[in-house]
This record gives sequence, structure tokens and C-alpha cells, in this order.
Amino acid sequence: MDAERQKVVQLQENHQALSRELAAARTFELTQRRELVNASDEMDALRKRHAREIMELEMDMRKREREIRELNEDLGAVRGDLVCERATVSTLKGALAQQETAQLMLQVRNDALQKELGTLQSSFDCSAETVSKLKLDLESAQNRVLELEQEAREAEMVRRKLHNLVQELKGNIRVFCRVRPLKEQSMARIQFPDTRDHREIILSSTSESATGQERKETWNFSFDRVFEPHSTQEDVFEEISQLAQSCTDGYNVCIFAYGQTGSGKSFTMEGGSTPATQGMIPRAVDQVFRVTEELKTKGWEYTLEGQFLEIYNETINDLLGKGEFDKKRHEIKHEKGTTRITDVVVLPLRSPAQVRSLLSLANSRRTVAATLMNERSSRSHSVFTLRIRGMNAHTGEACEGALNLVDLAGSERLNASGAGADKDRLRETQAINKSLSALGDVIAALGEKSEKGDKHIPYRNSKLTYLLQNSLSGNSKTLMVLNLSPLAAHLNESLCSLRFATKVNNTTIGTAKKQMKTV
Ligand SMILES: Nc1ncnc2c1ncn2[C@@H]1O[C@H](COP(=O)(O)OP(=O)(O)OP(=O)(O)O)[C@@H](O)[C@H]1O
Repeated sequence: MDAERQKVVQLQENHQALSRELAAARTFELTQRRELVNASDEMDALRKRHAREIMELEMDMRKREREIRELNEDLGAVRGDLVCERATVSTLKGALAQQETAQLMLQVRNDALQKELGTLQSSFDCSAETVSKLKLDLESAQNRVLELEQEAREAEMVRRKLHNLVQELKGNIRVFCRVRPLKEQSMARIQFPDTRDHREIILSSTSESATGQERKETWNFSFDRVFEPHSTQEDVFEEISQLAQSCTDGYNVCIFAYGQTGSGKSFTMEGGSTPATQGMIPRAVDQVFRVTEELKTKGWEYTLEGQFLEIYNETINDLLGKGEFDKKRHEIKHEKGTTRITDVVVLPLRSPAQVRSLLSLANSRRTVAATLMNERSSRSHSVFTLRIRGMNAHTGEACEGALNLVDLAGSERLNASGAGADKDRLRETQAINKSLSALGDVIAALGEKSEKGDKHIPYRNSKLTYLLQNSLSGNSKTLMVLNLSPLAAHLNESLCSLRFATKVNNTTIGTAKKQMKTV
């Protein structure tokens, strides 16, 4: 029992010891658990910190990667630049080598030039001497040129005087007669006996007398020049050109074409469209432009102006006007030796080509009017005026002249009975007759005045003579070109024209005066 008791005690002791050990183990487990919880918390904290650190590291890594990429790009660009730089360097090396060669060559050349300079310097010294000699020669040559220019100007003045003298000797009113060629068959009997001077013309006709006998009549006329049918425009202008040139010397010049309708007045004055057939107006204009250009070398400067008028039924119309034809009233004013027509277009003339286009403009205006008025151009007078003013800066001279080129209306007379003529035609014919006979009267009066002295000149009797007053007076040079039709049927008209022209030809008008001023 005791053993049993002891065993129980033992067991109790063991139990107590085991309980103590269990309590101790529990405590230890608790401690261990607490430590585990702590360790787990710590691990969580560590995990979080680690995760944060990983994130930071990843961000850092990405940043680095970006930087590496950027650096790689920079590196690529730098490599490209490096390639370029290397190419540039090699080019520059080549250029440098070339420069060195060139420099070497320049050096050689420089040496050669230095030598040449030396030679030139010595020849320059020689030349300087020659130059100073030449300068002296030039000075004396310039003085000689001035002398020669002065002589040329004096010679020009002498030429002008002589030119005028020749014109005066020929008479200040001259008459040319031109017979136009014949297309038709029945030609009147016209002879030109003066084969040397071409001054005579003979008309003849045969008719039957009352007793049945053949009667022959001849009429002799002589003029300053007679142009046969084969004469060219150039032949006629050759005789006129001197006169036309006078206007550049300060004279008033008037050239008329007179004759019956179809006798060749317009052909003579305006002519055809080819150079060979162009008439007196374009030729005179060309000549004036040519002469004014030539005279520039002698110190003359010219200004040219033109106007183109028509006188129809005693009314003046402006052929260069812009407004409606025949509507404006134009009046003639004479002031201090110059003639002005109110409200007409006066254009500065710059070239022969411009004048030609003005002439065709004038003709087109006339043609338009002709559709309303039958054959207007033969029933009206046309007056082209070229006014010319010259100044000579060297001599201080100034001159003013005018060239009037007049295509007169047809001079044929109305049928004796006046039959067949309508009212308008009658009025036209009366106006033409009035102005042509006024022209004859003025020329006759001028002739008488130069013989007897004082004499009234009836310029105002027609628009034509009043318009041309300054160009008809003794102060100017006048030429009448009598145009004749060679048709047998026109014999009587031709005789009338020849008689009128003879009257004009027998007139001597006083000396023409130059319109010169000193400025
Ligand atoms: N010398 C000439 N050479 C060649 N043809 C000419 C000559 N003269 C005149 N003619 C011609 O004769 C015709 C009549 O001439 P023009 O028209 O010049 O006469 P006109 O007298 O002016 O007549 P109008 O008074 O009707 O104007 C025209 O066809 C013209 O070309």
C-alpha cells in the first residue's frame, strides 16, 4: 500500500511536475505565439517596405532605362554628326591641300607679277609723259571742235539765208502743174514740149466749124514746173521738199492741191499706202522730222504740233476731234501773227508714224461723214497744219513756222443751166466756188499790193482764205499744185483750171519773212 501510496504520491508529483511543465510549455507556447505574431507583423511590415522599395527600384529602373534610351538617341545623333564632321574634315583636308597648291602657284604668279609691275612702272613713267603731252593736244583739239561748232552754226545760218534766197528767186508763190495718168482711153491732146526744164504744157483740140472745116485750137501754158503723167510722187516731192523745209527755218508755207474732182489732188497730197505712192503730206512730215533731228546737232530743239481741219459749206470741222462731227462751232482767231481755231484738237507730234495714224483717223471721220453727204471729200477743203517751234540754246535764236497742206475741193463748175443739181449739191458748189474765187482774189490782191503798195486783201471773203491769212500773206511761201485730168471730156475744165493757175502764177507776192525771235 505504501508502495501504492508512494506510487500515487509519485504519480501526483509527476502530475504536478507535468502540470507545471505543461503550464510552462503553455506559457512558452504563448510566448512563442506572441513572438510569431510579432514576427509575422514584422514580416508584413518588411514585405510592405520591400514592395515599396521594389516599386521605387522599378521606377528608378524605368527612369534609368529612359535615360539610357535618350542617351542612346543622343549617341546616334552624335555618331551621325561625327560622320559628317569626318566627311567635312576630309573635304577640308582636300581643300586645304588645293589651297596650298594654289597658294604655291599664287606665290609663283606674284613673283612674276612683281617683276611685271617693275617693268610696267617704268613704262607707266614713260606713258605719263605721253599723257601729259596728249592732254595738251586734246585741249587744243577741243578748242578746235568748239571753233568748228561755231563755224557750223554760222554755216547753218548762211545756209538758211541762201536757202531762202533761192526760194525767193523762185518766187514766193509758185505753181506746179501735174497731169495724172490715164486709165481710160480718150485722152485730150496734151503735149509737153519743154523736155529740158519741164515748164510748158500745150492743150489742143480739133472741131468742125459752121462751114464744115476742121478747126484746130491750141492753148499754151507755162508754170514753174510741169509734171507729166508718168512723174512719180518722188519727182513731185523733190521739187517741194526745199519749200517744206523752210518751215523749220521759221517760215509759213502753204501748199495747195487745186483741180477738178478726180484730177489727182488727194493722190498728190495724201497718196497711196505704199512707200512709193505716199503723197506730199507724209513725205513733208517725214522730211520735217528728219531735218529737225539733224538740226539737233547744231543746237536746235523743235516742238511740232498738228491740226487737221475740213471746210465744208463754209463751216469748219475738226477732223481730229473726239466729239460729234459737224456739231461744234469753230472760230478763226488771228493773234500776234499766229492763227488759232477755237475748240479744235491740236496734238503734239512725236513721230512720222503717229502723224500717219492721225491722217487715217481724219480720213475715217471724213469717210463716216461721206455716207451722209455724197462724195464729201471732193466737196470740201481739207487743211493739215504742222506748226513748228524751234529754239537754239547756243545762239539764243527761236523761230516759229507753219506748214499748211491743203487739199482743195473739186474746182469743176456747175452745169451752165444748173439742171440736175439738187439743192444740197447747189449749196456745196456755191460754197466751193465762193471760196476758190476768194482764194484767187486774195492772191491777185496780194500781187497788186506788192506792185502798188497799199491794198486791201479780202481774206475775210471765205473761211479758207481767212484761215490761211497768215500763210498766204507776203510773209509766207505758197505753192499751188494744179492737178489736171487728161480726159478729153475734161478739156474745158482743164482749160479753166489752167487759166486760174496762170493768174496765180503771174502774181508776185512780197518777200517772205522769217518769224525769228531772240530769246
Ligand atoms: N499720179 C497718179 N498716179 C496714179 N494714179 C493717180 C494719180 N493721180 C490720180 N490717180 C488716181 O486717180 C483717181 C482720182 O484721184 P484722186 O482721188 O486723187 O482725185 P481728186 O482730185 O482728189 O478727187 P476728189 O476731189 O474726188 O478727192 C484715184 O484712183 C487715184 O489713185
